[in-house]
Amino acid sequence: MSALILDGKALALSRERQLHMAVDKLLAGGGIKPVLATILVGTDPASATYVQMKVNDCGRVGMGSLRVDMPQSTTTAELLDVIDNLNNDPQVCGILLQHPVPEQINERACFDAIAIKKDVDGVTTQGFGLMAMGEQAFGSATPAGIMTLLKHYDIELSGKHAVVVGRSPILGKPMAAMLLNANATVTICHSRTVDLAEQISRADIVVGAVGQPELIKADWIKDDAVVVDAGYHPGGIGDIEKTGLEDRVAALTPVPGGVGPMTINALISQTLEAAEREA
Ligand SMILES: Nc1nc2c(c(=O)[nH]1)N[C@@H](CN(C=O)c1ccc(C(=O)N[C@@H](CCC(=O)O)C(=O)O)cc1)CN2
Repeated sequence: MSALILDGKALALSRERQLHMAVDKLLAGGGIKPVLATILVGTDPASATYVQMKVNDCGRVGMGSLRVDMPQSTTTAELLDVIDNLNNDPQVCGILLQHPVPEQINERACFDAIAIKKDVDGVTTQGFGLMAMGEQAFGSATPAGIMTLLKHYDIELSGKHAVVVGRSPILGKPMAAMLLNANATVTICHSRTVDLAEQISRADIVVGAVGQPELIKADWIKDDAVVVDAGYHPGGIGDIEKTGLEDRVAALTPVPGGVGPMTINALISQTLEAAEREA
């Protein structure tokens, strides 16, 4: 058996074309141009690359972007001030604060300062709570992108046992809530789970969201499982070791070209939705 490859790159590309048409329709109907404000604090090269990818994506679908780049020495108060200005800017539909921020900044306070209607990256506590309760809110971009990918490939979630490895506020926790809302039975594991191999061996769906290169070993994963890797490490390595998996699992996301492109696509798509609500 050869695994179904969950091709996030191809899906994101085809959804970009649909997004461009939707943006044109919104503008033709007199709606406001969707504008995403991006905030990058500091000099981390990977973060700078991801922000540039988001800005490029906005351009490709006919949306606007407003870039705010702040120095490494930025304080929480300075960042809160910028967020407040963007919250009150009627031209800005969505706000993205790139994670991680330098350690002197209270990241949670800054995420939570983003107005809920502009939280298109799904990072606020309020947005998380609403989403977890099954209420309307923008989902955190990476898990929202994963859900879109799984839906596109008709991956059955209801009644399946999903094991999410990772418990971060913007990835593991919202991923678990979204899978639970889709009627999966969810186990959350993390770097201190003592019987990780055993937990994973029971999973129908494995989500690697722990941020450690190949922490999850291929031989822990059962035949016919669905394997979703949300890790990106240098050299095209994810959180899940892939050796031999392609021949025995049901489906698998590649790294690169799987979850990453769907993360940005979810952010862009939610920015359009925010603009449509303003229309
Ligand atoms: N505020 C946020 N910060 C961060 C998020 C997020 O969703 N919101 N996610 C990650 C990083 N990230 C987006 O910000 C991201 C990472 C990777 C990719 C991606 O498309 N990767 C490509 C490979 C790219 C390369 O060649 O370097 C792939 O997997 O195919 C997109 C977005 C942390 N911060």
